[in-house]
Amino acid sequence: MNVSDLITANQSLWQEYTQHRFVRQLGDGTLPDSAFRHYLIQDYLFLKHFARAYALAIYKCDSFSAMQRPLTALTGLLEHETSLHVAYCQEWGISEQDLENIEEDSGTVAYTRLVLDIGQSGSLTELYVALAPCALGYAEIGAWLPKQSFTARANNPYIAWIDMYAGETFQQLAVDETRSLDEMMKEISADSQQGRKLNRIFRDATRMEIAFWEQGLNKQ
Ligand SMILES: Cc1ncc(CN)c(N)n1
Repeated sequence: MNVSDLITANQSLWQEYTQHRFVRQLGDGTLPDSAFRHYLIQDYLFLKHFARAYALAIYKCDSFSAMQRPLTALTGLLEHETSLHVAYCQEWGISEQDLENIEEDSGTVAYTRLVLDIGQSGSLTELYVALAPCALGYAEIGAWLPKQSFTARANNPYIAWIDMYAGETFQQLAVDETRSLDEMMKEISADSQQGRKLNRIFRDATRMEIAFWEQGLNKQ
């Protein structure tokens, strides 16, 4: 099996995530300010726990060459996505100090601890599958939004966010992650017990991504 099989098996849920109302409103610039602020702040906490999960993936590797994959993803997350995120928060009047003092919302706790729990109790492949909807979904959103007729570049307060995920660095991280995961799953059959377990994990993480958008919308 491969990444494409996981997406195909969960197609409607995947579409609900990548084409969510929150995403569309980022595209046309109509997302309420309060929803975006809540999302941004919670996403800072999310990224911190995802960095821990990639570090856990390094720990679970048994060779230097295998460690290189999660290390590249972790470096991308720390040096690219998180630093852009902090700069972006500052543009929105949210300081690093504010970010350190926030309370985690329930959707943030649920998603991040689910992934860390899979990482602690499961295999490296299971952890990689739990991490996959994050990078792959946002890369798809970054590629999809600029092509939609409703997406506005002029006077859109969210255009820098879209550009970050549409940009080459993030797109390449998602390509690398797909390649690694395809390699890790190539001997696993989708209808084996292990294949079904991986599908369940992918599905749960995708559901958590939808809940993360909803968490933002609920703060309007
Ligand atoms: C909730 C969430 N999911 C995914 C991503 C993209 N790394 C993110 N920043 N935040």
